[in-house]
Amino acid sequence: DTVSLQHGAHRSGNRTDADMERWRSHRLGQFIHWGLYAIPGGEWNGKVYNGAAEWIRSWKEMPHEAYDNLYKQFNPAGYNPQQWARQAKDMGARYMIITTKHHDGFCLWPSKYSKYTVASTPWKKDIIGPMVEAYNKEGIDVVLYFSIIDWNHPDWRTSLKTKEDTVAYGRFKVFVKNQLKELLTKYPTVKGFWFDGTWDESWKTDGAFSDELEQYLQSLHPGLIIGSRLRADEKGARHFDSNGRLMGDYEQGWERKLPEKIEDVHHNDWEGVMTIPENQWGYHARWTGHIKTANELIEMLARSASLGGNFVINFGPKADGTYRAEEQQLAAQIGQWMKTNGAAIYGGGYAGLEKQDWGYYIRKGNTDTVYMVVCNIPVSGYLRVKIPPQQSLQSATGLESGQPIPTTQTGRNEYLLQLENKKYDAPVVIQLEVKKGKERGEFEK
Ligand SMILES: C[C@@H]1N[C@@H](c2cn(-c3ccccc3)nn2)[C@H](O)[C@@H]1O
Repeated sequence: DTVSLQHGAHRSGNRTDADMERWRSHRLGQFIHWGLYAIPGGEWNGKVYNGAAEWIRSWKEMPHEAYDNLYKQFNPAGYNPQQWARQAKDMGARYMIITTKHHDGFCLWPSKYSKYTVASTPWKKDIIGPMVEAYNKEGIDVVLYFSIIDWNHPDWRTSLKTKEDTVAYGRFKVFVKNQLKELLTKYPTVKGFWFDGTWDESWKTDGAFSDELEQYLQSLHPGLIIGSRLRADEKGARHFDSNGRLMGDYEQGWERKLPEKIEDVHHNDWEGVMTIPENQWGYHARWTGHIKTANELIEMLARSASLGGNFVINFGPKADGTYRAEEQQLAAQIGQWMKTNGAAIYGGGYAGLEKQDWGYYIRKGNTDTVYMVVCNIPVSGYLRVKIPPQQSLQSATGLESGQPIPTTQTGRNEYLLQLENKKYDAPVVIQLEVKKGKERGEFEK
């Protein structure tokens, strides 16, 4: 039995409008975390911070005053948004999410509602505007990351304990609304907001405001795409309301983790965001632990598309506005694979076939075309394919080679595809045509 909610989900099922169809077809995005935290880059006073670099202000070795004065050093001589956009284009990213303001409250745009912005730095100029323009010019959509948490603002509260807290936080909510309207007014081509920092009591207990804010933003900018992390319902439930229904336009909880099977995402739209090291979003001079390879990131991208979600890879530019070599190399390697195999990813979604060990099925929209992204090359040399009853396999072709894949039928709806015996240094894609209905396929006896 459901509870009656004023501020729970207002829609069940996925959005079907053109803006959402476009977002859904992107499949590969680029996240950029850039801000004052890139200046220390995870180190301070000769000590290394082993938390996430963009959280260094919360480190006991970093005096708040020292961090808050870093803005006096922000002067990224190497900042070249056209180069950034070119690199993203070459990687095959279709959208980009940029941190306009992270938890530290520093604004990368000259907001008239705050002094803590690029306008107060030696750089002086707007960072966001030229970036949006450069990315749009490359045909890449832009989504604005905005942190509700704002450690710099005197009226921000983690929880509301006193009357004074409530009055201050009321002023803070007006400030948030003003900044968001300002961002939509200054950058009208943006396609969405990516909200973060919404887990504190102060926000969680004010479901009405988060609901009104979402509706206000949609009224200013119809079609805006906002994930499930913004809202809370009136009982404090987040992402899914107290009736288990998804709030927002897509499930936005997949941060540094991905779903395993379709039941994990219930056929909802969703997006996974991923760091290249274990847990660094902003620039950290010393990456430690496992650094993901291009093939690992490509497999995560294929897994995401196969489960009907988008996959966003994070980059953390240096304080001078240039990218570290590892990130440049990964972007190029992924782009190389996407140039040949992007057809299997863009516009791809859940295929409805039984997953096999060799990798992932991705269906091209609602067509009969199903791609196989083979990540695990079988020692046997054979790839097992099971087609649902009432459907039949019409053809199997190597996407890059364009050559037919030798295929034998081994059961009612089972086939073995023979993989060419060679060295594979990246996932390989096979294109299947799978017909619904009983038309007999060429492989069927
Ligand atoms: C997208 C990523 N979200 C931010 C984050 C996530 N978290 C967090 C906070 C509490 C529990 C789990 C994760 N803290 N900060 C990271 O700083 C980065 O911006």
